Amino acid sequence: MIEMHDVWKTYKNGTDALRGINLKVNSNEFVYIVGPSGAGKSTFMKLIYREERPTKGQIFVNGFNLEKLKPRKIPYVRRNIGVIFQDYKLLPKLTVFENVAFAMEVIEAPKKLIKKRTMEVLSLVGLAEKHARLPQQLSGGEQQRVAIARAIVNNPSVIIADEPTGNLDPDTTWEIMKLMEEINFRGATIVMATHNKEIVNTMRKRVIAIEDGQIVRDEQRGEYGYEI
Ligand SMILES: Nc1ncnc2c1ncn2[C@@H]1O[C@H](COP(=O)(O)OP(=O)(O)OP(=O)(O)O)[C@@H](O)[C@H]1O
Repeated sequence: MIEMHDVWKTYKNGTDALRGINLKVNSNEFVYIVGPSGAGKSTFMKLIYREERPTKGQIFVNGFNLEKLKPRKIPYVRRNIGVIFQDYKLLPKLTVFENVAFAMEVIEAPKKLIKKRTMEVLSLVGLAEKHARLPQQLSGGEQQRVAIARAIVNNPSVIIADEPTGNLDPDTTWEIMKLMEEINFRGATIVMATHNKEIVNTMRKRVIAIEDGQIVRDEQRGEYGYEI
């Protein structure tokens, strides 16, 4: 569950990236965030995983008020949010297995569990056989599947995906979207920013459009709504 109450974000240079965002995303929803370049989508996502802090307003994730979080609760809340980026952000010197396992090591999961769970999620994304490769030895779609495995390995309830298919060809894009749908089906809430009209208009979900830092549209089974 994600809630925002009158959330504003002004960057240090004076840019008003978000201007009074109010919304509620329920558990297990799948939401697309659409809007023109520079509208505030990435800023909106960064506030949810606490990469940026709001200038004003309250943000709740799974009932925790991110602005009033006790320091000892921060790792717990972070672990419950998996993040996926357009450029994968894998560690180039670590193998596929190590990239995914690393996310469990930082939360000090038991070694045995790390091995079992890492291979489990690599199987889910279809990469168990390639666990010993380095990221550069994989295609873009495979690298994104590793990033997805890393995002879900700690079983987060929320997945934030910022243009996860932005660098991929159409076939690979659909593979990644099937995977996102599967993860949603298994119980995670998904918030995904995208410029991909075809995905949004084919895999119908809730669509929230942001323009100039404000929500201008919020529709169940909505459409992309922009010409590209
Ligand atoms: N760190 C920053 N410092 C200053 N301004 C920023 C920063 N990050 C983003 N902005 C500005 O905030 C506004 C919103 O940017 P944001 O990246 O959230 O947009 P976006 O909708 O994700 O765009 P895109 O679709 O191009 O990724 C833009 O005007 C951008 O230039």
